[in-house]
Amino acid sequence: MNHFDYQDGVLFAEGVSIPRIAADVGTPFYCYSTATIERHYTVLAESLAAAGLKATICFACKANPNLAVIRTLSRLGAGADVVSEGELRRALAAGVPAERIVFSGVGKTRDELAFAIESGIMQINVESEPELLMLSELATAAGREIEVAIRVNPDVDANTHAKITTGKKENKFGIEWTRVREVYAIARALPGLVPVAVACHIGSQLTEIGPFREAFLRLRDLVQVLRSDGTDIRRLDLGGGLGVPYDGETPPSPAAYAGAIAETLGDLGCSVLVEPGRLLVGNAGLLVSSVVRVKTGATRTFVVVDAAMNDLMRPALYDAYHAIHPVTEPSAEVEAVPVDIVGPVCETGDTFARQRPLPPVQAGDLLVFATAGAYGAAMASTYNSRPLVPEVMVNGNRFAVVRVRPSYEEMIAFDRLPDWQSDTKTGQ
Ligand SMILES: Cc1ncc(COP(=O)(O)O)c(C=O)c1O
Ligand SMILES: N[C@@H](CCCC[NH3+])C(=O)O
Repeated sequence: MNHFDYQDGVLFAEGVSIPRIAADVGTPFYCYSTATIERHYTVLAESLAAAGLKATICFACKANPNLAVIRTLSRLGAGADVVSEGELRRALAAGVPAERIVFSGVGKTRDELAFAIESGIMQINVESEPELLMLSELATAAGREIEVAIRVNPDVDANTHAKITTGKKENKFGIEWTRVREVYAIARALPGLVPVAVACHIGSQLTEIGPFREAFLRLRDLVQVLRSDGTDIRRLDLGGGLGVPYDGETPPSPAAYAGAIAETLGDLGCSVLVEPGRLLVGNAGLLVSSVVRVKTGATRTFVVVDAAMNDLMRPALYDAYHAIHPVTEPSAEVEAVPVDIVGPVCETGDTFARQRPLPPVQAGDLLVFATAGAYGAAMASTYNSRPLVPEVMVNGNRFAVVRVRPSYEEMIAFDRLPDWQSDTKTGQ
């Protein structure tokens, strides 16, 4: 578990024990390791450089938008890939320079595009013709020339979960392959836009190099055609998607990934931009939870914990696997028995694991959900009126709360009880 390891029988995050943090902030909480995030960034940056690539790593903030996480990466030189005005504002607030920010997404609104232009970000990845026209209009009104990439849909199967595959022609993302030349021609002709890049992202949690290679080879041909059409392509945005092991998967290493980029695209004279999310933060985070009680059902034993599907949605949404470990190291003699590990939310889907072998536990014991640093807190909700859980960052032998748990008063503070006689509106 990287910088999460047992020391004298107790689980530590770097130099801080998990029970120490739990005593301070209560459970459930997310815990991130600074050293793991830094190591993943450095390994990827060094792999890209060793492959001879001039590359910028733009962290996909959607994976973990915590300001302290974004700042840790931006201090190492990372840029940011954002998909909403909220993420753009977070990246700027965390200190990412605007010239290292790229804006992706199929549904950017007029206001979001205007804010991106005003912020002076590096590149906007356009995903449709209407968006191109809107961006040109806004850029012209602002008296600006905007560097754009067209996100293309290469119709390549990423061989990942259907809900997170993005590069097939039936997916909503990108410009369909057969229309790409035409759309670049429109972009060239529009005022306020400078098409300088091609963008492509075929999906998330890829565990094979083949689909990346297939997409990169398609991009290679495309760049040559676009250049012959008169578009000066100087930058390639290759998206993110490199997977991490959750349950024994063996995704390509950063070196193999960088090698595939260099082999297929390295001689085109383009700078490269990658948008990893999960790779940088996935196994840099744990969700720590307490056992509320152990309940014996008709056919199985349920370990009911105080974390739920609203805190970590991946098992309910994608049937995703997260390893679950006790915070006290189990001794080799203790036999693990299959249990269902469930949360308190009123849905059967609020199940983290079915018939998972676990050493015997009792109320009050701490359990951790591994590999929860990406798309964990990021996707949390307050379903069942459960306040969002705190996030804690460890750095060496120190820890800090980097997101506080709201009080119940704060959680309900945005609701309103209207006085129907006065402060309401009419309308047809
Ligand atoms: C455009 C874009 N870039 C980057 C990412 C980050 O993906 P991952 O976390 O799999 O690296 C995503 C999410 O799949 C995305 O949609
Ligand atoms: N939320 C997904 C990843 C989505 C990637 C977004 N482009 C997951 O947890 O696996």
